[in-house]
Amino acid sequence: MAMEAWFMDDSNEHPRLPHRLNPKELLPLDKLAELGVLYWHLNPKNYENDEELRHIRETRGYNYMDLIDIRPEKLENYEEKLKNFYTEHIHGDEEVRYCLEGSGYFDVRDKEDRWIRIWIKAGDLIILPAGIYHRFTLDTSNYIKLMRLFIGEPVWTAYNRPQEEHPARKDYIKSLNEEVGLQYPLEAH
Ligand SMILES: CSCCC(=O)C(=O)O
Ligand SMILES: [Fe+2]
Repeated sequence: MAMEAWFMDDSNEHPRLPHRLNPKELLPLDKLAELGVLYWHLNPKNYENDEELRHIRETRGYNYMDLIDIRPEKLENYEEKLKNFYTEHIHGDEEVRYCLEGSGYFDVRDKEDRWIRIWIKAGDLIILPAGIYHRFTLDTSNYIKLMRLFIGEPVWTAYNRPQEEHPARKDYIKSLNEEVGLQYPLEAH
């Protein structure tokens, strides 16, 4: 099953519920590519010997790897970490996550600043570009095991919104404008 993504409603309650704006409407995944969000589906049972994963890591330079188990018994400062994950932020580098077990939601902002909710399940590998506003929450399964990949020494620093002057944010906006040949943020008329 391909990863699902949809526009979110504007309720701030119960983040772990799906919050689909239009219950039957999924976002075509090429809309995510336009935002610089990349995606692969791999076999999560084979992550230790997966040629495709090895190829992705090699071609993109992901020499760092660790696993993170998001459940209260396994993650130190669970509540605080989850609170920070769900606070809208950017990073100076890509965020690369491969779901090995469980599931969860990565929310990203589109070009019009709407939330897109991306449902990650076992086998989904996702790359969020540096500078994209995003957040993460568990879903009602309340559990996810993720592989984190990084180029070189990992930096997990989150810069909470607003970050319009952050170099990664500026580069990201520039990359969006180059791709679509439009000015963003769109000028108000
Ligand atoms: C634990 S991965 C998802 C949370 C996130 O956005 C982050 O780690 O920066
Ligand atoms: Fe993040």
